[in-house]
Amino acid sequence: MAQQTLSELYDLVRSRKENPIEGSYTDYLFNKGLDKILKKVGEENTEVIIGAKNTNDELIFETADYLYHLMVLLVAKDIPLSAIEAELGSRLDQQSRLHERPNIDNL
Ligand SMILES: N=c1c2ncn([C@@H]3O[C@H](COP(=O)(O)OP(=O)(O)OP(=O)(O)O)[C@@H](O)[C@H]3O)c2ncn1[C@@H]1O[C@H](COP(=O)(O)O)[C@@H](O)[C@H]1O
Repeated sequence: MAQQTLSELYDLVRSRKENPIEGSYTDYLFNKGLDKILKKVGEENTEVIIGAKNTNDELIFETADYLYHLMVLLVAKDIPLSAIEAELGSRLDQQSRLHERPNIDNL
């Protein structure tokens, strides 16, 4: 079965914005505009919560929908996925510093 990373999905969504394809749902969302994209992000977010209350399969399905719509939002706002990765990375750095033990040899 094919696998698609978030980065590959993001790139494909961005390519739809740059080279629209007739009949593409992503293209339809970009044409509808930011408010429509935000509405979908809100709806899909709620569906993740409902899915989590039901089955893991439903949670996986709804999470994929939600992440897809988040990628559309990031592309619509011209935010590269690397900006999110950098933000996550800075939190990782912060956490690592918090949990760093002082080296007693240097005391
Ligand atoms: N990952 C997705 C993806 N997840 C969900 N969806 C679409 O999101 C829609 C969500 O369904 P809903 O019932 O909530 O919405 P709807 O009633 O169809 O539409 P609205 O009127 O509410 O906008 C469905 O039409 C799904 O096909 C997606 N559409 C595209 N992708 C990926 O996006 C990339 C580009 O695909 P195209 O958009 O087909 O070019 C490819 O990698 C696709 O796999």
